[in-house]
Amino acid sequence: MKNIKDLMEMKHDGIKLSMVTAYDYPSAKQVEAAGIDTILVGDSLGMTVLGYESTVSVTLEDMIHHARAVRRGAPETFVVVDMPFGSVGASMQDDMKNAIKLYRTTHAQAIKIEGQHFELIRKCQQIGIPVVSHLGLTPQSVGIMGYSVQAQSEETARQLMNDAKRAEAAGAVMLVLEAIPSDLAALISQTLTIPVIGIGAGIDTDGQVLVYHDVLQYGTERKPKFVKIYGDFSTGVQSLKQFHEEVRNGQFPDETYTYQIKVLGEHND
Ligand SMILES: Nc1nc(=O)c2c([nH]1)NC[C@@H]1CN(c3ccc(C(=O)N[C@@H](CCC(=O)O)C(=O)O)cc3)CN21
Ligand SMILES: CC(C)C(=O)C(=O)O
Ligand SMILES: [Mg+2]
Repeated sequence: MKNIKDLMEMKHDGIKLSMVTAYDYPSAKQVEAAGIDTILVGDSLGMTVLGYESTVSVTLEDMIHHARAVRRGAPETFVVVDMPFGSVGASMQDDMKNAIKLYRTTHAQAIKIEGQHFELIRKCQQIGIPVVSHLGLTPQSVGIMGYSVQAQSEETARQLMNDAKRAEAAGAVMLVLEAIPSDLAALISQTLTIPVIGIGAGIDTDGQVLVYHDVLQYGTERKPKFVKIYGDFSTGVQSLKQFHEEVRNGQFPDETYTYQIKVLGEHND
């Protein structure tokens, strides 16, 4: 399994990092089998798998339940798990309790925290929890920022650069930048020592992350501009329709899928 030092070296050597989300045993097995560098158990779980409107409904227990399944499916891959909405920001004591619980029970290699919680990042680092910082578009703040591109003015761009430096100084081991101008993401990636993983942040970051269901085209929802589709699992509906038809008209199951009485001396499959 890759460790943080390996990921740092990949940045140093100019080798781009791939990260894909996974939410359960089969998706984790697929992502590991594909040789993806790192897995993110994202709180996008809420929308892609649990059918919620946003990530705001996702609980710490949801994240733990799914991250444990991912761990079983991808025992050899570096796993990052999201701290969900409400598990961070109430008080330092509660935040730390939640961070420790998530890290300890999931056996992930790192936890990810949205937003400017630099003191929390520092405290986690001090007790040995690797933290990935997530800045730019932070979907847990959808009620305040919507899903709009961030840091497009000079002032907000400077602010983001400053936040990125503060995250690194606080001890973050990686940074995720979402939905920001590519030139700014490039500058931040050059400035920081830690790997910077982009989603909607252009080509010049140290790596890229996409959501599993977006890459493979599950569902028919409108996708953000930054999504490139590499597969087509939308054929699932067609396959299920065919099963339904074959049951209806008695085509399934035929002999191939059927057992017979065992006759002594004969071999039966
Ligand atoms: N399937 C999925 N993929 C994701 O990338 C994702 C989730 N779910 N759920 C959690 C968040 C929500 N995300 C989103 C959702 C929508 C946009 C979006 O529609 N953005 C507009 C930009 C609008 C503007 O110009 O400001 C776009 O058209 O891309 C972006 C990120 C990213 N995350
Ligand atoms: C979009 C990525 C970065 C994420 O945080 C998630 O999938 O939850
Ligand atoms: Mg997330």
